Amino acid sequence: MKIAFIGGGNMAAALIAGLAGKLTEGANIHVADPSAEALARLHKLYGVTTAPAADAAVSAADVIVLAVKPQSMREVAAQLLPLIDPSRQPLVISIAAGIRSADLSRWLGGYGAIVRCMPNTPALIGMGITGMVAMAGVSEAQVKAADDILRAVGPTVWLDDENKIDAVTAVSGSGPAYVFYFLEAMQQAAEEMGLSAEQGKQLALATFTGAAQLAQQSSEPVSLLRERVTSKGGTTYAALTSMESGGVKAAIITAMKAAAARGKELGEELGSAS
Ligand SMILES: NC(=O)C1=CN([C@@H]2O[C@H](COP(=O)(O)OP(=O)(O)OC[C@H]3O[C@@H](n4cnc5c(N)ncnc54)[C@H](O)[C@@H]3O)[C@@H](O)[C@H]2O)C=CC1
Ligand SMILES: O=C(O)[C@@H]1CCC=N1
Repeated sequence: MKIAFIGGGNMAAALIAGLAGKLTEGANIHVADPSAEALARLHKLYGVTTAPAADAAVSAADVIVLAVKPQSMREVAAQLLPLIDPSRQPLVISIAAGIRSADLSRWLGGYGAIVRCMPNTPALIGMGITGMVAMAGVSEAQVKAADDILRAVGPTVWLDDENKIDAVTAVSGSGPAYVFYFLEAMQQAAEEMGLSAEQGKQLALATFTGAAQLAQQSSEPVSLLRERVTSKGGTTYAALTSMESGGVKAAIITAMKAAAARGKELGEELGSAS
């Protein structure tokens, strides 16, 4: 399978890390990006072929992954339009937040073989998760190809309705940043209470990984796992009471809804003009 990436930034690098040498050889992956630095790094790490802009190698690809910022998608679609041979029907995978398949299809002259995905950066270590949805014009073989590509970096969750992808973006697409934010806070608190930076990092990270694994392996709801840590009148109780009175849970829910709303707004902003 020949895969071309348009955009070789953070998320493309994470996907290529999972794909190269597993699903396909690095040499079967082509990356177009104006950044010479990004291209040199990807070539050195994975042996991908590169070009500063979409070219004939993109035309020859079976799958074209659009991994540029949402604001660049329309311009990239215009660059891509003359390079897509409709008789070959390459699969187009978009990972851009917000951009609706119908708008991308229109920018690509009514092209129908489009799968819209929302991966996340833990893909870099094969621990990503991706929400995805296929347009009606995508063949069964292409659905499988898209699934194979994204599953190279973690599980996939197929959606029955494209509107739900904004919720996926808010949960797992942006989610790693919330985890890092929580870790930053835990590490800062550890240092303020006298632990070294290294100790704080080690303790916070192992706690996060251990708790996530426990929740993953347990058949019980996370609320019950939380209660088991929380002795009445004990230390955890003191912390959670402080979090509740500080509105932490409500703030997280509000924040995630803001992420989903921004995804929807991006789609409307960037897709509304014809
Ligand atoms: N970073 C993340 O955690 C996630 C990002 N996404 C989506 O992935 C897309 C890319 O995001 P990042 O990788 O974070 O951004 P990034 O800024 O790291 O990468 C974008 C790349 O596109 C290149 N580019 C710009 N114009 C181009 C053109 N005309 N042709 C070819 N390449 C061009 C840039 O030089 C840059 O290397 C976005 O649409 C974002 O919504 C989706 C899921 C998670
Ligand atoms: O922040 C963003 O817009 C992108 C989409 C999900 C993660 N990063």
